[in-house]
Formats: sequence, C-alpha cells, structure tokens
Amino acid sequence: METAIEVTDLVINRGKREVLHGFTCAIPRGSITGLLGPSGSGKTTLMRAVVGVQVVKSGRVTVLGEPAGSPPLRRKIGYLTQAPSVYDDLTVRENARYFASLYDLGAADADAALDGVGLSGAAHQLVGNLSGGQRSRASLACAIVGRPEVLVLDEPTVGQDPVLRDDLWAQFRALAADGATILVSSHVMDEANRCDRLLLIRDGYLIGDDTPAAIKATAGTDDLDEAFLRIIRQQEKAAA
Ligand SMILES: Nc1ncnc2c1ncn2[C@@H]1O[C@H](COP(=O)(O)OP(=O)(O)OP(=O)(O)O)[C@@H](O)[C@H]1O
Repeated sequence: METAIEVTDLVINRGKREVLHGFTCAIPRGSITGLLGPSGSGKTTLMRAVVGVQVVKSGRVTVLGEPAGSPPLRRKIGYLTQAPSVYDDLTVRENARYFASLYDLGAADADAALDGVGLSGAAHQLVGNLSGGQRSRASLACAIVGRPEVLVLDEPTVGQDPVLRDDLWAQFRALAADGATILVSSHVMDEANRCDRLLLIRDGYLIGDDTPAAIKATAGTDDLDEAFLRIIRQQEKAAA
C-alpha cells in the first residue's frame, strides 16, 4: 500500500525534555490510523510534526512525498487541534464559509461540511454560544471543508455523545473511502477498534504498529485495553 506519511528517526524536545526519541512509522494512504497512548506520551507532538508546526531536533517527516510543513502541503492537510480553532464572534456558517473561502470553495461546500458534522441546525448560532461539543464539531467542519488529502484529528470526539460519535466515525470512514488519509488520536478503545491500523505510543516510543485485530491476537486477548496493558508489561519485562 502507498505510504502517505513517513516518519523517520524523529527526535523532538519540548521544553528541556526529549519527548519523542527516534520515532519511526509509515502511515498508508486512504486509511484511518489511530494514535493511542497515555496522556503525555507524545501524541499531539507527533501530530504537530506531521502538520509541520513543531520544531524538530532531528529525523524526518514526509507527507505525500513532501517535507512536512512545506508550502505545497498547506492546502492538502486539515488539522483539528484539541482546543477548537474557530471564531467565537462569527456564526457556525460564517466560520465554515470563511474556511471554505481559503480553499476557493463556496457556500454549498461549507454547508456540506456542517451537515457532515451534524451542525446544520445550529448554522445560525454564534460559535461563542455553542456547547463545548458543538464548538468542537464546528472546528471539525472547518478542518474538513477543504477536503484535505491528509486529515490530522487530535481527539475529535471528546465531549460528543455516543450517537454523534458514531455519526462522526461514519463521516471519517466516508472521507477515507474517498482517498483521505486520517491520523486520529483517541483515548476511547471502542474508537480504536474502528481504525484500520493503530500506532501505540508510550513515553515517546512506538510500542505497537498493526491492525487492531493483530494487536489483540498478538497480546492474546479480545479486549484492546487489556492488549495495550499486556504490551506495556511485556516491554517493561524485556527492559528489566
Ligand atoms: N509547550 C510545551 N512545553 C514543554 N513541554 C511540553 C509542551 N507541550 C507538551 N509538553 C510535554 O511533552 C510531552 C508530550 O506531550 P503531548 O501533548 O504530545 O502528549 P499527548 O500524548 O498528546 O497527551 P494528551 O493525551 O494528554 O493530549 C508531555 O510530557 C508534555 O508535558
């Protein structure tokens, strides 16, 4: 399968600490890859490096054959940050139309993105008046409106109810079926099971890279939570 994102020997310091220690992985095009790991393990840092907004100490990140952050990639990557990045003093629709205009797209595309995240009914509301979950969906609509080839989603379903979460995953699956490469971080194992592949990260090291089924089979359990714990214990034993 063709590789969309290639990370090679990536070392990143944040503050005075090294948080990624020679991280290497390859993410296939047109797939949903889940990034799973405890809080502080380096998921956001890796995503920032893929998007090209993170200072890198050494190593290489290549996206669609170009160095991460290079100008040709700007229109090809959508990034949903953990903190919603939408304008509070604009309505939901105005935000979506503004982001659509950056990609030379029009009102119909903005409306389609809002529909995709289940926000058509709140299109006229000011973003500042939305609930946390709605605001995060408004941000997601702005990240997908340009139909990016690579979509980097940092915990996109936090604060969403199970029905909405299901709808959002249907949307991600549709985008991937259209050829988008999606890298998504999550703490929710039910969501991890929906990914084509998983990258398990712990303390800045890659400790697993496979399909959810293969990770569970290797760990000898049907439960992904338990599989993750077993892999961690095996690694600790090996390091001792
Ligand atoms: N701006 C910063 N300055 C210094 N250290 C930072 C900064 N941002 C993150 N870190 C540190 O880098 C490490 C990795 O953080 P990162 O945000 O990548 O983790 P994460 O896996 O995304 O966590 P979470 O699941 O809580 O979002 C953590 O130890 C964190 O404290």
